[in-house]
Formats: sequence, structure tokens, C-alpha cells
Amino acid sequence: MLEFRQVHKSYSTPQGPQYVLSGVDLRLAAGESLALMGESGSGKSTLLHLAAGLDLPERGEVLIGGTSLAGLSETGRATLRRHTLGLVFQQFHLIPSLNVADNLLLQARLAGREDSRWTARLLERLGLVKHQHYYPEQLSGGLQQRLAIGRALAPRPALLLADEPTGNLDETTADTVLGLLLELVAESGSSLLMVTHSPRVAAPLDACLILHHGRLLPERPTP
Ligand SMILES: Nc1ncnc2c1ncn2[C@@H]1O[C@H](COP(=O)(O)OP(=O)(O)OP(=O)(O)O)[C@@H](O)[C@H]1O
Repeated sequence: MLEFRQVHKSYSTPQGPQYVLSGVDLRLAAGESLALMGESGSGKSTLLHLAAGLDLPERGEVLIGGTSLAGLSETGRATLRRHTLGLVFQQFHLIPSLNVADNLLLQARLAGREDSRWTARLLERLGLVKHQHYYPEQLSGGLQQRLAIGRALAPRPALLLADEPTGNLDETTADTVLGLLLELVAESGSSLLMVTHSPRVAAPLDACLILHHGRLLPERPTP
């Protein structure tokens, strides 16, 4: 579903180029879940941005569903994102002028995949039925986080990319939301790549890799 082949990425700094990724190889099969860990500044968000086609590597290739992102125009990458990817970033990116239900529906419609039964299921499982006519600003942070997850999953994306999706929540709420996320990812049949700092959060996923000095190391975290 997602493949990195010898991906290199650097940023320019006053001291010259700073390499963040130095030959990253990664394969995530359909339906598989993978946690990505690593120290602050190790390049996890950089890797996620490359996986989403929001940025391109200097060397190497990123492929989604067998399609090389470098071979697409910016518009082509945006279309692929809309149809294939769900993104949950630390900023929720909710649409303030739409209520909860319409936030979900719009996302599915943009991907050409409206499914009222799936949307109703998401609202129910995420505990948002009571709030479906609320606007995002009327929700608590925890509920906004649930809505962000619902929006990303509304089109049943082939691949969900999540950056610390429970990072802003207290531990108990985070456990509940993570449990829901994994359950809905499985129901949706999506692959999952999730950045987290927490071995506890990484533990239920199929595999865990650590980003260290620009490379990925295999590791099974202890809960
Ligand atoms: N646009 C940019 N320009 C220059 N340097 C950048 C840019 N984005 C990231 N960096 C640098 O690249 C390195 C990796 O950043 P990145 O945000 O990918 O790490 P991270 O592992 O996600 O960190 P955190 O866990 O703190 O979110 C850092 O040293 C950062 O300062």
C-alpha cells in the first residue's frame, strides 16, 4: 500500500543541508498497521509528510498503491490524497462552518465515496450522535479529536496517516480514542501509519519502527 525506496530528505540550514532521512526503506501492506517512533526531531513528521505527498524526497521514491508520487503533478498528488488517504494531524483541520455530520459527509463526498450507513456508524462509534448538529467550536478538545478521526475515515481511505492522534488527550481518554481508532481502521479495511511517542500507544499495532539518525530500525515496543 505504501512503499519508501531509499528515501533521502534534507533541509537547508545556514550551516548547509541537514539530512533528516538518509536512505529510508519502508513497506506497509494493505490492512497492516505500523507505529513510527523516534526522538523529537528525528524526522517522523517529515516522513509522514512525504508519505502524504505533501513534500517530495530529493532521492529515492515514495509509492502509494504502486504509484510513484514523483511521477504525479501537484494536482495529481492532491487527487490521490483525496481518494486514497485519510490524514489525522495534530491540528484537527475541521471545517468550522459545517456541523459535525456535514464535516464527515463532505470528506466522503470529496472522495466520491458517500455512504450514509458508514457515516452513521462513525458517528455512533465515536460517540458523536448527540453532537451531530453541533459546530466544531462547540465541541471539547476530545470530541474534536474524535471528529478529526471520523473525518479522516469517512471516505474509508486505503491508507490512514496519523501524527500523534491521541497526543493532546489525557491517558484514559487517549486509550479509549486509540481503541476506537484501531477498531474503525479495521472495519474500514485501511492500512495505518501512526506516529507516536508512546510505546503503550504503539503496542497494539502490527509492527513498530524507530527512526534514528535518518534510518528506520525495527523494534517491538514493550507496553
Ligand atoms: N521546513 C523545515 N525547514 C528546516 N528544517 C526543518 C523543517 N522541517 C523540519 N525541519 C528539521 O528537521 C528535523 C526533523 O523534524 P521533524 O518535525 O520531522 O521531526 P519529528 O521527529 O516529527 O519531531 P517531533 O517529535 O518533535 O514532532 C528537525 O531537526 C527539524 O528542525
